Amino acid sequence: MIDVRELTKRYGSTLALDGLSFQARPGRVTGFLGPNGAGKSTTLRVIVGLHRPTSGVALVNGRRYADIGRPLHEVGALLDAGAVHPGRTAYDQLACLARGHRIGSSRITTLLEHVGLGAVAHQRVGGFSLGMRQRLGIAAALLGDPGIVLLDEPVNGLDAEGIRWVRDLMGTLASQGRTVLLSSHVMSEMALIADHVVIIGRGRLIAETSMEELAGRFRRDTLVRSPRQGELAAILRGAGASVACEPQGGLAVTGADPATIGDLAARHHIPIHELTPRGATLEDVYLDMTDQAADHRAGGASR
Ligand SMILES: Nc1ncnc2c1ncn2[C@@H]1O[C@H](COP(=O)(O)OP(=O)(O)OP(=O)(O)O)[C@@H](O)[C@H]1O
Repeated sequence: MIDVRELTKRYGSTLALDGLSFQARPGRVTGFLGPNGAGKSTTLRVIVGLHRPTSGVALVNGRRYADIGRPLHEVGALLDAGAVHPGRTAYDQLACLARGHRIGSSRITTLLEHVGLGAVAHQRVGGFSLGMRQRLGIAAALLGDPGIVLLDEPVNGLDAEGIRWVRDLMGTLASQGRTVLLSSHVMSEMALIADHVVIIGRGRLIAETSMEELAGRFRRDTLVRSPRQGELAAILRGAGASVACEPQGGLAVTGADPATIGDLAARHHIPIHELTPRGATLEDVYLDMTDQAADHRAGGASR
């Protein structure tokens, strides 16, 4: 469990975090979203004790990171996939991190296989692509078999297959009861991977919710097609829904959810040929939310 409480961080005159609070719970993949400069990396760095907050606190399983006895075994983090020694092999990179933590060479070999780098374990990291470095960074984060995993932009540089791999791996980690927090500035990536989402803008919380709730919150209407459209429209209106005819055929229904529409039609033996909930895409919703945060700041919030 990660518990961020009223976190504020100033870098000189820059207010990077402004009273940010949220939680990431075990058994879930939580996406941590915000546009560039929103404060995601700063938050992750405060959580793992690399940056000191100006005020507020970030707790990991109820304690500050600095107070954890064996941090590698409790919290695994990928903060900068580029931060590797180019002359080292992938194996040596992990072996250096493992030194002094009672992590054996078989664990390193297994992990490298697990992240798809088994065949290049003894090649120098300098020749690795960004995607390979991301995989190595994820292996490093998992080295101590931690219950909490924090990854900053883990799918950056990965192709569609790589993103699917991250989604499956994170889903497995969460199903094992771990807390998984992944940052990204791209909603479409997180929509595939995360089941919960924390959205920030300008260092402030914009939304903390499930992906499903977020999508549902912005549902616009339901498109209904039926060969007995006129009858169905009258029944829906009678049940209190608003119904409009679509230019391309079909009915646009608001004020009744798809299940209610389907049930009413069934009760009157009216066949339904299409029932499609429509809304803004998650990407539209996200851009709209974060734009509003930017506007708010431009309107004079302290910086
Ligand atoms: N070490 C630092 N010194 C000064 N300013 C900083 C420092 N680190 C971050 N900032 C500033 O704090 C704000 C938040 O940056 P941060 O890197 O946390 O955002 P982010 O959401 O991770 O963005 P990105 O997606 O671009 O990495 C930005 O205005 C950034 O310029």
